[in-house]
Amino acid sequence: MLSLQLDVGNTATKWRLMDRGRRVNGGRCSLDAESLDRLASLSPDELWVASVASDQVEAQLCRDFQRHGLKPEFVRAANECAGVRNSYAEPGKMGVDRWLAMLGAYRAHPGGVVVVDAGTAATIDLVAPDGRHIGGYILPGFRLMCSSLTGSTGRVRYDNAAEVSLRPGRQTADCVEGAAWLALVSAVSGAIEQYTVAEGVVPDVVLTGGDAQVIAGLAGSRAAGWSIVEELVLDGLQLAVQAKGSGGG
Ligand SMILES: Nc1ncnc2c1ncn2[C@@H]1O[C@H](COP(=O)(O)OP(=O)(O)O)[C@@H](O)[C@H]1O
Ligand SMILES: CC(C)(COP(=O)(O)O)[C@@H](O)C(=O)NCCC(=O)O
Ligand SMILES: [K+]
Repeated sequence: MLSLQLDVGNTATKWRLMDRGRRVNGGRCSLDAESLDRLASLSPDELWVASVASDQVEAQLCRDFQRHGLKPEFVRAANECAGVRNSYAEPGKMGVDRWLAMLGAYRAHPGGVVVVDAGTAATIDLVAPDGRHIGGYILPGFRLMCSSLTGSTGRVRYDNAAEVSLRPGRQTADCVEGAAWLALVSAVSGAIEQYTVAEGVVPDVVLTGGDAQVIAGLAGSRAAGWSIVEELVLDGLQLAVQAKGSGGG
C-alpha cells in the first residue's frame, strides 16, 4: 500500500512516499505539471495533501493528478485529533500546516510543546501538556520581512550578502537581515516566556520549515534541547490519516 503525502506551502511543496507507514522516499518540489507527473509516476495507491495554497492552486493540482487517475484527499484542521484540541472557534480557518505540525510535535512531546514553523510565514503555536492549543502567532517569515522593506521603501536597497548574525548591522544588508533574524529568534523566545507564565512549566521546542536550522543556530545556548524535525507537517499528516482510518479526528 503506497501512500503519497504532500505538504503544499506558500514557497515549496514537500513530498514523501510511504509504504504501510514506512518512509520510502521524499524531498522538495514545485507544483508545475512536470513535477506532478514525476510524483504521479510513483504510482501511489492514495494521495494525501496538506495545503495552505489558494483554491485555484488546489483546483489545478486536482486537475493535474486526475489526468493520472489520482484523486487528492485534502486534510483540513479539525477540532480535535491525536490528543490535540484546537482553540479556534472555526478550526477550518487555521492553516492545516500549523495543525498537523502540532499533532506531530505533541505526539513526540506529550509534556507540552512550542511548535515553530519557519517558512514563508513563521508560525509559533503553543500546545499545553493536556493537548490544549493555548494559541499561536503568525508573523512574516525571513524572506517576507526583508522583501516587505525593500518593496515598500525608496532607499532600503542592498545586493551584497548579509552576515547571518544577530549583531547590530553597519550596512543596509546586515541591518535588514539581522533584524529579520532577531525578530524571529526573539519571537520564539517571547512565545516560550508566554508559555512558561501561562502553564508554569518550561516547554519543549520543536522547529520545522526552511529557516528552522538558522533560527536554532542563532539562538545559540537558548536552543539547547530544541529539536528540528524536517517533515513535522507530514508526520502530523500521517497521524491525521491514521485517526481517520480508526474513525477519530
Ligand atoms: N531554496 C530556497 N528557496 C526558497 N526559500 C528558501 C530556500 N532555502 C531556504 N529558504 C528559506 O525558507 C523559507 C521558506 O520555507 P519553506 O518551509 O519552504 O516555506 P513554506 O512551507 O511556506 O513553503 C524562506 O523564508 C527562506 O528564507
Ligand atoms: C500562516 C500560513 C500562511 C503559513 O503558511 P506557510 O508559511 O507554511 O506557507 C498558513 O498556515 C495559513 O495560511 N494559515 C491560515 C490562517 C491561520 O492559520 O489562522
Ligand atoms: K510556516
